[in-house]
Amino acid sequence: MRKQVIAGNWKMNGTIASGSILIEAFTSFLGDKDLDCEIVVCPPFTALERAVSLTKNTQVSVGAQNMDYHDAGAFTGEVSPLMLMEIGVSYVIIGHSERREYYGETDAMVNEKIKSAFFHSLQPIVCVGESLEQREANETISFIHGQLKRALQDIPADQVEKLIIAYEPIWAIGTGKTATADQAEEVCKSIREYIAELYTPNVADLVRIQYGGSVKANNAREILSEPNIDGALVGGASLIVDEFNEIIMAAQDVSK
Ligand SMILES: O=C[C@H](O)COP(=O)(O)O
Repeated sequence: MRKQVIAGNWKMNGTIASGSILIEAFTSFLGDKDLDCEIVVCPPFTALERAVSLTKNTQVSVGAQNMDYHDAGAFTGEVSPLMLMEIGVSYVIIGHSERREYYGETDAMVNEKIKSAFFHSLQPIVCVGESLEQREANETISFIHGQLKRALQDIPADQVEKLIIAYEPIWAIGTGKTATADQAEEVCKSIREYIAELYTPNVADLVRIQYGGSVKANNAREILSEPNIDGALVGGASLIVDEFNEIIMAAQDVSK
């Protein structure tokens, strides 16, 4: 059975001090509960090192929101996988729609970043998702399959089976408009079927697919109960202790 993974993407929010308070609240809520799901927090770069130290010996792991794919060099403003490894980061979000929209990240760059993440033993969370125009033009599935095909080029099956793919419809991010559980399941199922086509049914069965886009405490359980949804990439609600705790408990309940 695939393990649910709940990741909180804090985006460009908070300070080291406010982030520390959040992490202390999550970790003390989780205490020594015997969790069947994975929990990841993805603070801004400046708070990563503190997050790693605060989550040591807890059930929470730390992820970065982005990285460059080079190890080092003249890439002003970028952070390399080696730098993330050095401070104990273990996950990295790749190809978030905000990176694609505001910073021109392409599927080719996403592909390089996935390769680099695996090379450095970072767990990639790869985001895909359609715009409202694409949904309205009935292009959702073909667009997402195209994103995946280009992102996974030359990536071997033994890596793809370890991937976490986050399906995030752009129209549902930060808008309060959530895809219905049926809409989210339809796309996540089609992603799994497409992975089976590109690789094998066994690889498709292992890959974990999250839904992201206005996931909250009050809709998490329904979304996470869908058979092809293995977790959530949570933005706004991951900054609110009670909301994030409830989403974690929803994942825990559906894992039983
Ligand atoms: O990475 C997280 C997603 O962009 C979802 O953000 P949201 O939960 O604020 O809609």
